[in-house]
Amino acid sequence: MLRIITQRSEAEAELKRICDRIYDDQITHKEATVSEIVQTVRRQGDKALLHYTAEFDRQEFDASELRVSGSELDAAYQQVSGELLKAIELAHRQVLDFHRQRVPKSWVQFGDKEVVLGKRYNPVDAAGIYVPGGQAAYPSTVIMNAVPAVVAGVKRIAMVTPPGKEKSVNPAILVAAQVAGVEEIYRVGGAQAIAALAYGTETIPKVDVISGPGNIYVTLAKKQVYGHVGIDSLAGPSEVLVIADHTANPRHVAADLLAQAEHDSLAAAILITTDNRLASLVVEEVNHQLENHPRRIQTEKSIAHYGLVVVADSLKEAAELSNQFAPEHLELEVAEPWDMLEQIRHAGAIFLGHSTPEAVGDYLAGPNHTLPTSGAARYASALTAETFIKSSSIIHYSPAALKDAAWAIDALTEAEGLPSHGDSVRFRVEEQ
Ligand SMILES: NC(=O)c1ccc[n+]([C@@H]2O[C@H](COP(=O)([O-])OP(=O)(O)OC[C@H]3O[C@@H](n4cnc5c(N)ncnc54)[C@H](O)[C@@H]3O)[C@@H](O)[C@H]2O)c1
Ligand SMILES: N[C@H](CO)Cc1c[nH]c[nH+]1
Repeated sequence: MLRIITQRSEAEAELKRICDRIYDDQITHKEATVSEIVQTVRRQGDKALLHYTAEFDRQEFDASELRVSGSELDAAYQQVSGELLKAIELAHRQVLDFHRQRVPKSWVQFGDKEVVLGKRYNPVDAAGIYVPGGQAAYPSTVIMNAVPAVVAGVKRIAMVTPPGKEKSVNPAILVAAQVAGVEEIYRVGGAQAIAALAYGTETIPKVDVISGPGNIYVTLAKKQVYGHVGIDSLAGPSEVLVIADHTANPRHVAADLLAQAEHDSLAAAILITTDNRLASLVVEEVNHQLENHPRRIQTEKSIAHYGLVVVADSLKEAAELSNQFAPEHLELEVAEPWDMLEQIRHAGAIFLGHSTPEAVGDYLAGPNHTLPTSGAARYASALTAETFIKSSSIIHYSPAALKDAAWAIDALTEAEGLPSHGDSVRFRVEEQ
């Protein structure tokens, strides 16, 4: 049952509890489980992958079957409808167009005395993309993760996703991968898949950056392997925060809340409204829409533990509460959403107006749906091509420029007590 809160202090405490939900006491024991999985895969490679896949995904096979074969990839096209293929292709085109807009380009600037400074950008050699598959299949996530890596120019892209019944991988996932240009696919999921990508196994070569959303096990594993590899962000259990005024439609708002709650029992769905009547109507609608919901049990759990309706005194207060929460998705279902945008400082993606349900962004608007969760939007952003690109600084000094700089470097090396640094400049200048 969705609770309604009207006191600001109580609302702040509840929002903090929901934001921190993946770090609470009941969850932290999962960190130990994940650490054991990650370290075992690091030591034992494929053997551990097969063991954990049997334990958590109930699928038994041998290492030669880990990689999805060419014939399975071909067969997948026969198993998806023409309409679904067209939808995948449309999503791919739009996501590609969006991600091509902002790819960093190498640059240099020329200063006095032939000083040249700049940045040179290169993609990583290998990217690993995680596509969730435990409670739902996510062809959209294939596109959202493969496209930025392709746009960045990454040569090797390896995809992992949990096996379903009879070791199969959902054909829509396999088709989406091929449309996006990925053919190195392994049927393994969870923390074990993240460890395989981070450290490499006999079958799965190591990558440099891992991207992609996942459940609590996947998210904690990404946190643990960070440093050995780069990661996109902690894109864990989904969340939506809707700010709505009297102009919002309760049926639409309820569907938007359930659209996140249905992902996972750890998903969060929050409404902050200035309208008491809307608050009650949304609670009624949520109950109504849950009645025949095919994923009712887990969706109800999410709503009961991490669902909330807050009645705020003003849209200003609603924006302040939202900024404290820093949601993955923020919907502005208000009369003047563009005016309100000014007040929003922390959110992974912002959806403006009554005709922009968050599902538009999940599937095909163009911006990435792999977004920071659990407050990470305070410092992190959506996945982009830049996730797979790093830069090298470029510095060139002429003899004359070095001579000019020598006194300052000398003073700084002396202050730091590092004489060889000073010598490396002084010797050159003395020899000019
Ligand atoms: N933030 C984002 O951008 C974003 C986008 C899409 C989906 N999501 C989230 O991704 C998640 C998808 O979760 P999912 O479960 O469907 O798929 P998943 O692929 O993330 O997780 C399934 C894997 O979890 C492992 N697992 C399950 N139970 C385990 C246990 N008891 N111990 C150890 N490992 C275990 C299994 O190996 C299984 O393969 C949801 O939380 C959803 O909200 C987030
Ligand atoms: N809402 C998810 C991001 O948290 C993305 C998604 C994929 N499919 C449906 N939804």
